[in-house]
Amino acid sequence: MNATLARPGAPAAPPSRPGAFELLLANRLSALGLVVFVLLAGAALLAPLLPLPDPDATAPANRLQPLLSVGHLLGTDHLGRDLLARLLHGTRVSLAVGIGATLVAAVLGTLVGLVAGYAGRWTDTVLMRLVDMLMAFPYILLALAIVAVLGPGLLNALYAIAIVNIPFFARNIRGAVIGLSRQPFVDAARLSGKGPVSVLLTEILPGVLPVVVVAMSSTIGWMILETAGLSFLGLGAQPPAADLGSMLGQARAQLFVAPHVAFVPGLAIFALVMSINLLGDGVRDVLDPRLRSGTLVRPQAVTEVRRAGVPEPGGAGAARLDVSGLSVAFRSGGDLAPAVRGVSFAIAPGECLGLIGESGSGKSVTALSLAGLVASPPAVITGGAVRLGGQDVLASPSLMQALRGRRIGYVFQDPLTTLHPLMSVGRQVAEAVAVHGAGGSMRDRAVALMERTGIRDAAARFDAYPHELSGGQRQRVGIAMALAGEPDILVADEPTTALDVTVQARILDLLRELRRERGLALLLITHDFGVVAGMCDRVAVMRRGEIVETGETRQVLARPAHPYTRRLIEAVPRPGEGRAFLQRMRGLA
Ligand SMILES: Nc1ncnc2c1ncn2[C@@H]1O[C@H](COP(=O)(O)OP(=O)(O)OP(=O)(O)O)[C@@H](O)[C@H]1O
Repeated sequence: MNATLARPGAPAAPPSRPGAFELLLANRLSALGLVVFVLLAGAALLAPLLPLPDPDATAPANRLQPLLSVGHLLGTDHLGRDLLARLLHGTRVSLAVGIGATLVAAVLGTLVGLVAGYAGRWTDTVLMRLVDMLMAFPYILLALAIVAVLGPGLLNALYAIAIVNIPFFARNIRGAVIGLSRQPFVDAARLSGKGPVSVLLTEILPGVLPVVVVAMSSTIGWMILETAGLSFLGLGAQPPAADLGSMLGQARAQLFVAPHVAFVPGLAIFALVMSINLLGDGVRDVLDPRLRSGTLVRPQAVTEVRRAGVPEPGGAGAARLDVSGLSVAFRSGGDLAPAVRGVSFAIAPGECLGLIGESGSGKSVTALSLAGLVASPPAVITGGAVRLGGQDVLASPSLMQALRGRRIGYVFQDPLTTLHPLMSVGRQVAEAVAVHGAGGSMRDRAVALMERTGIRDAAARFDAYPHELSGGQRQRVGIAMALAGEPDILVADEPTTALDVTVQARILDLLRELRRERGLALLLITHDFGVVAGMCDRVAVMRRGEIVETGETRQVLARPAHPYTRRLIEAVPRPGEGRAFLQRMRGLA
């Protein structure tokens, strides 16, 4: 690993993002695909300019010359035609037909998918049933039937291959369109007065284009193969013209006397299709922004730890959780951009520590790093220690994994995004109970937990799905799941931000009760000074990845020592302030 880490304490410089071509080359198989494809396609394109014999000129006296013969590097076929010349000219034809068929199928399939997905109802039903009928035929039979109607020839083979592949594009695009057309930005475009065609072209098409490109990149190789198949059967390229499939077909008769005549086009088809497929995989990956930071490359179950040493404990003897010098960075290309720098704090049993700071200051990354929950790549814990009862949890990935849920429970901001939409909430709580190996009936334990978190009629609500519950009820389910492993520490990341004030008050009451009852240590992340004042014994203020001030809540709120804390407190509007607040904000900006 040759990633460079920005100097500690320096402002987080925006990491340099690798370009698309750099990313493509970083994937070794795709780079290999690119090299092979460029060599083959380049040689094929330049074929008319190269000093090669006429690919169609026959010379029966020279028939079936072996490889490396004088004047014929790859030998000759059964009519004495130069195999290298025919191979390069044939590759041109195969490429042209493959790419042409892909384009035709992509345009028509995208059109069908756009209209069916957006219009819905009977238009969707009719179009999709037609597509299903196309798909219900074995593709080669369908292509044969189309060529039989249109007559043999390369252009007709192209049409046949394109038609056979329309369903693939139509189905993919329809799915993407259905997802996009229910997005609020599409509703906003409709409300702004845009007509269906305009919405389709300006709002939806840009969203599905990456899907089309990915589908095309993975189909070209397949189309070349299908074209070769039709030509092999004598339905594509007609003599004397050659494409890779017809060369293979004509070589069948000499397979035992001169195997190289079949081997040469066979190998070319293999190399061409493999190179395009590898390249297509690379293109697909490059189009996914998460791959730019390596998110989808070998994801790890816990955050990667690469620290030079382990700092001494913070000295808070009775601490349940002791974090010292925690630093976390995000990998981007060859750089590591720091997000959390040297953060230290401790929480005693039954204590509540509030972590406060502006958006992007590093609160969530700090909280998630405690149990190694930030995804690697791109995250790396670059320093520090997280001690639970004196044991450094960053010491091993298995330790981090084992402590999740059992010692540290998490409650997230929006349970709708963290609960499984297709599983009943009761089952999800029961699964959390089962993971932590509690005895007895899972259902009873889950219902008891749901009751404890204040879900009324918990037994009846067991089979409800997340979308059938209110925001407050969902958050209670989230808390029930977090409590399933009976953790000592609960990390609540803005647990009430998505809720209205009355529900917010009830959820905060519940957290207070749980602290009292179980002696839970609570790390509460929030933007809200009111919540901090009402809940937390101590508060730590974060700014640009560092804790700039920490202390007793009352003291920090009444007499903030750091100018940033003062500014944060001043940024809280007070009832009746009106314009004075806006003017103060302008002064702070
Ligand atoms: N996956 C990621 N890749 C790169 N950078 C990231 C990633 N996740 C977070 N960051 C960066 O880490 C920094 C801290 O983010 P974090 O989510 O901890 O902020 P926060 O204080 O919790 O903000 P908010 O209150 O808005 O949730 C930000 O600069 C953010 O851009």
